[in-house]
Amino acid sequence: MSTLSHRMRLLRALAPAGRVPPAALFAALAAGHLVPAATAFALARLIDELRTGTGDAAFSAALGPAVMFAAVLLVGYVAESAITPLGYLVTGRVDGAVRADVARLAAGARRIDVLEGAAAQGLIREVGADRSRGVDATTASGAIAQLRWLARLLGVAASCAVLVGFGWWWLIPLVAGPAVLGQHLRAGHHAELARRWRLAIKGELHADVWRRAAISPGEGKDVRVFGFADWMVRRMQHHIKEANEPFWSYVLRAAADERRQWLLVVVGLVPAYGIVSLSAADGDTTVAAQTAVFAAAWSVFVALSDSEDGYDIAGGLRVLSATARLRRLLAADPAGPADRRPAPVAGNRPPTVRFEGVSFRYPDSERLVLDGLDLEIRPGELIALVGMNGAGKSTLIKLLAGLYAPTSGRITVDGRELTEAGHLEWRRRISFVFQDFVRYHLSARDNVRLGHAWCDPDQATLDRAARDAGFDRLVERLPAGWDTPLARSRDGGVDLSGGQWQQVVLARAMYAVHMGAGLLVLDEPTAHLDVRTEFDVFDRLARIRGETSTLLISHRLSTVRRSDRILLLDAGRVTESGTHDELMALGGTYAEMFAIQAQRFNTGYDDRIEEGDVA
Ligand SMILES: Nc1ncnc2c1ncn2[C@@H]1O[C@H](COP(=O)(O)OP(=O)(O)OP(=O)(O)O)[C@@H](O)[C@H]1O
Repeated sequence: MSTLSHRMRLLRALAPAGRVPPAALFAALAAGHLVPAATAFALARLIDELRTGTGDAAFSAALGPAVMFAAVLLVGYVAESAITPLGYLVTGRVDGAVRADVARLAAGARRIDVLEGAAAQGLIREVGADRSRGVDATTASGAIAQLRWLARLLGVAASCAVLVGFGWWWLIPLVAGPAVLGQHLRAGHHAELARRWRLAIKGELHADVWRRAAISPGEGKDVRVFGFADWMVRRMQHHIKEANEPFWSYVLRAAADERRQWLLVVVGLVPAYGIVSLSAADGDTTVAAQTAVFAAAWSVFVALSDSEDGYDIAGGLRVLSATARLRRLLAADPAGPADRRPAPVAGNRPPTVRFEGVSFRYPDSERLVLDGLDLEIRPGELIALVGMNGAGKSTLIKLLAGLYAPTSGRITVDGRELTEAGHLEWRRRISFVFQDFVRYHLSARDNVRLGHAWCDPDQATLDRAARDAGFDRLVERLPAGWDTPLARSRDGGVDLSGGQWQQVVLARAMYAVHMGAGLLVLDEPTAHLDVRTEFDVFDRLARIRGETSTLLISHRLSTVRRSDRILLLDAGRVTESGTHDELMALGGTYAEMFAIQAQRFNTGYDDRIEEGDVA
C-alpha cells in the first residue's frame, strides 16, 4: 500500500469523531500555521507604510496594515486556543471508538485460545488507546498528527509564497533542504523509539499483574495474610524498570544526536540570513522585505525541521495495522458479539452430541489432555463426568462450548460437525456453569438474566430459575430484592458468600435453560453448596431430565450416583461408563473412588456424602 493510501486510512479513522470536529480542528491548525506567513506579509506592509509616509497621511496609510497585523495575531490566538479542546474532543471520540472496537473484537472472538495467548494480549494493549498503560501511540494521535502535517504543509506553502513574492525564492531550497534532511535523520530515531516502546509491552503486562494485586480487594487478602506487599511492589517496580530502561537510555542518546543534527540543519538558515542582510545593507532590499523574508524563512525552517508529527503518524499507522492483525488473529465474528444474535427458540430440542476420536492439546503445550476420546450425550440424559484433578473434564466442556477446537477428531451435534461457523447457532442451545465463574458487580436480576441477555428479563422465568438454584430464599432476604447490587462497592450493595454466588450462577444457567437452551453443562456447580441445598438442586436437575440434557461434572460422588450414566475420564479417554450400580459392580476406579469417599464419611472426615446415600 502506498504512503498516500496509508495516510488516507489515518484520515478515515477520524470518522467516529463526526465531520465537524475534525474539520474545525483542521481549520484551527491551518489558521495557526498560516499565521507566520500572514504576519510576515502584514508586518512588511506596516513597516513599508511607516517608513515611506509622514504625518497624518502615514498614519492613515499604516492603519490598514496595522489592523491586518492585529487581525492576524487575533486569528492566531483564537486558533491556538481552539486547538486543545477540539483535540480532546476528537481524541475522546476516535480513541473511545477504538477502545469499544477492541472490546467488541475480543468479546466477539469465536474461540478463546487466541485471546489467552501473549500475541493477542500484546496487540490488545498496543491498539487499546490507553496512554496510562504505557502506550505511546493511538489512532487519534496519529490521525491528528496527519491533520497537523497537512496544516503545516499549507503554512510552508504560504511562507514560500512570501519568499517568492519578495523575490527570494532561491532561499527555499537553502533553508528547506537541511531541514528536511534533519527530519529524515530523526525518523530513524523515531522508528527505534517506537520499537523499544513495543518491546516494553511484555514487561508492562507483567507489571499489571502486581498493579492489580495491589489495588484489588480480592487479591488483597493474600497480600495481607502472607505479608508480601513490599515484595509485590518491588516486583512491580522491577518489571516497569526492566520494560522502560531500554527506552529511556535510547531517548538520551537520541537527544544528544538531535543536538548535533540541529547544528547541521541551522547551516542552511545562517547563510540565508547573511545574504539577505548584505543585500539590505547594500540598499537592494528594503527593511520591510528583509523582515518579511526573515520571518518567512524562519517559519519554513521550523515547520519542516521541528516536528514530532512523523513519529505520531508512524505510531498511528502502526496501531491501524495492529488492529487489522488483531482482527485476523481473533477471527472475530463478523456479526459482532453474542448479543446481536437472534434469541434462542423456546423449547429447543435437546441435542445428540458426539465426541468422535477427539484429541486435544493446549496451544504451546506438548501434552495431550484428551486422547482419542469417544463420548455420546443422548437427548434428555443426565450424565455425570468424574475423574481425578487435571483429568481434562473442564477442558472437555470448553471444547463442547466451541471455546477451543479439537486438535484432531470431531464433535458433532445432531449429526452435524461443530465447526467454527456453527458456533453461534450452537451456543444458543447450551447453558453453562463454569468452574471459575465470574462474579459480576451487577444487580441480582442482571446477574441472572445474563443467561439470556439479548431479551428483556422475564420475571416469572427469573423466579423459576431462582427456585431451581435455591437462590429464591436469598433474593427474599436481599435489601432491595432482585434489584440489590451484588457488590459492596456499589450503593446499597451486598457481598455474597461463595456458596451464595454459586446459587446465582446456577440460577443464571437455569434461566438460560427455561428460555430454550437444550443442553445444560455444569462444572462443579455445587462445590460450595451446603449438603441440603445441593440435594435440592440435584432434585431439580433430575426433574428437567427428558426436557433438557445435562452434563454434570462433580467430585461429589454421592450427588452423581443418581445420574442416568456416569463416565470416568482418565488419561484423556472415557475408561468407565455406566450407572452407579454397574460401575460399582465393575469394581474399577469409580468404585474405588466411591469407597474412599464413603469411608471418609463413615470415619467423620468428609461431609460430602449424605448419610442415607452411603451404600
Ligand atoms: N488454558 C490452559 N492452557 C494450558 N493448559 C491448561 C489450560 N487449562 C488447563 N490446562 C491443563 O489441562 C489439564 C486438564 O485440566 P482441566 O482443567 O481440564 O482438568 P479437570 O479434570 O477439570 O481438573 P479439576 O478436577 O481439578 O477441575 C491440566 O493438566 C491443566 O494443567
